[in-house]
Amino acid sequence: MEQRNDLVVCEGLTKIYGSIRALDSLSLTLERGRFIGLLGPNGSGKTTAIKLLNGLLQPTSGTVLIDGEKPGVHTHSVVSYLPDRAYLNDWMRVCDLFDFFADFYADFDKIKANDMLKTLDISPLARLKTLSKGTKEKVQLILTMSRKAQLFLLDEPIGGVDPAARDYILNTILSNYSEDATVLLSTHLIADIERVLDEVIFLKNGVMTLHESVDTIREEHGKSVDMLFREVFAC
Ligand SMILES: Nc1ncnc2c1ncn2[C@@H]1O[C@H](COP(=O)(O)OP(=O)(O)OP(=O)(O)O)[C@@H](O)[C@H]1O
Repeated sequence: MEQRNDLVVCEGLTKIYGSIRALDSLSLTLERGRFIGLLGPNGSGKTTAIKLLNGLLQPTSGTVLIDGEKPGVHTHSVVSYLPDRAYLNDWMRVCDLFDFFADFYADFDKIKANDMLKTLDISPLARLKTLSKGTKEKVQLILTMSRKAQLFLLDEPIGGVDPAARDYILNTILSNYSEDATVLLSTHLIADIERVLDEVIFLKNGVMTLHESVDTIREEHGKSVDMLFREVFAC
């Protein structure tokens, strides 16, 4: 069966908490094969948007379709999600986590996961609780990127990783998703990731203020994404 090119379609997607419009009428289409930065200041709605796409939150109004379906059993099998905080059992060893993921996700590639682990010099026998924060993040990212998913939702994947490892991590992300998959990644480290981005989305107070290709930003605005962000969101 031929795949549809629109992987994510949101229409008026809205999440309200009391008086806060965490996400306000987001209408958006994301195509396959794209690396997209979801950018915005603290509290602008990035995590909310990612959780709505993942089905972890129910929208107040509006709809989201992933691969043509509402978040549910099918979309969980095609979406690989990296949360913004540690969620794994600390007492588990890295190799146990790999077994756990292999049992849980049919598309988990244990050989690939072990290869990445080796390159990053992390012992498969280490218990998570003995690892540093940044190393734990690397393990979480390895787990997420070792699935053959169609959509990778990565919430701040490089926040706790040292600058020297960031390039390796980004290259790991880049080389581990297939041509027809899409990566949506939220981060504050724009200068570090902008070389790999195809598109960016700016969120401000829950509202999407920009959805543009990085090439267009460079051509039309004559500046980098990092410079444009600093200008648009200057305090
Ligand atoms: N469970 C909740 N209850 C009430 N308000 C919430 C809840 N979750 C998020 N919010 C509010 O929704 C808004 C968007 O939050 P969100 O976490 O999506 O922002 P963010 O862009 O990911 O921020 P950061 O960059 O700081 O991680 C904020 O004003 C936040 O306080």
